Amino acid sequence: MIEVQGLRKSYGGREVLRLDRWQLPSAASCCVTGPSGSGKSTLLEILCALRPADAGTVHVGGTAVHGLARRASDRWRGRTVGVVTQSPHLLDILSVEENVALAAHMAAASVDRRRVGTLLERLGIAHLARRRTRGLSQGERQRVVLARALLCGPSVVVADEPTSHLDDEACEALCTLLAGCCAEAGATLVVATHDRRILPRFQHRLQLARVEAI
Ligand SMILES: Nc1ncnc2c1ncn2[C@@H]1O[C@H](COP(=O)(O)OP(=O)(O)OP(=O)(O)O)[C@@H](O)[C@H]1O
Repeated sequence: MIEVQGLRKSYGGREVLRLDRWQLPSAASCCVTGPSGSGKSTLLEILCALRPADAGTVHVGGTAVHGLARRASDRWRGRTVGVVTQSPHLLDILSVEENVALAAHMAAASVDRRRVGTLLERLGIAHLARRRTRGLSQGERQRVVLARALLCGPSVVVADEPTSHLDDEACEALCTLLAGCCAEAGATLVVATHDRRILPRFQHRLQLARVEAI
């Protein structure tokens, strides 16, 4: 269950996110939509404790995320949340499979190499496993980040525009894997997107508006 109340976020005195009340049941899937600048990425970053809110409470799976100190939030995120950021952050001196395995190191868990291979296979990038990530296309990088997010079986997956650089076939494969992995693990899925191709795949939708339009 995700539960948000009285959430407010400003940058430089300008309020960019206002969400009075939002609930999402455990194991549900939800897309977050809205015009550019309506605070979708900001909300996702707050949900996974990458960014603090100015006011309000955020509970994710029973954890009061708004109250976590820095180190505790890193530990909580590593164990609980699979994060797919808008611009894929990869360590380009490492190979694809090493980048995926980083998730296990972050969660202080051992690396399940078979699962790494299976995820790469299901995302159509198994042939890239030993290649360094430098030089991969945006779409390939996005799929590496997704494999990394799913490796440790998170109970919540948060993805920001995960299909923005993908063609229809890769988009379909990624969505099927994302939905399949979340369903298998009973994980809650929250995806910020402008991509109309994927909207019908979600059970719930949170529509944000620019704060000045509220
Ligand atoms: N670190 C920051 N410092 C200052 N302003 C920021 C910062 N991050 C975001 N903003 C501003 O906050 C507003 C909301 O940004 P956010 O990225 O959350 O919107 P979004 O709905 O995800 O947009 P998009 O659909 O374009 O990705 C925007 O006006 C943006 O310029």
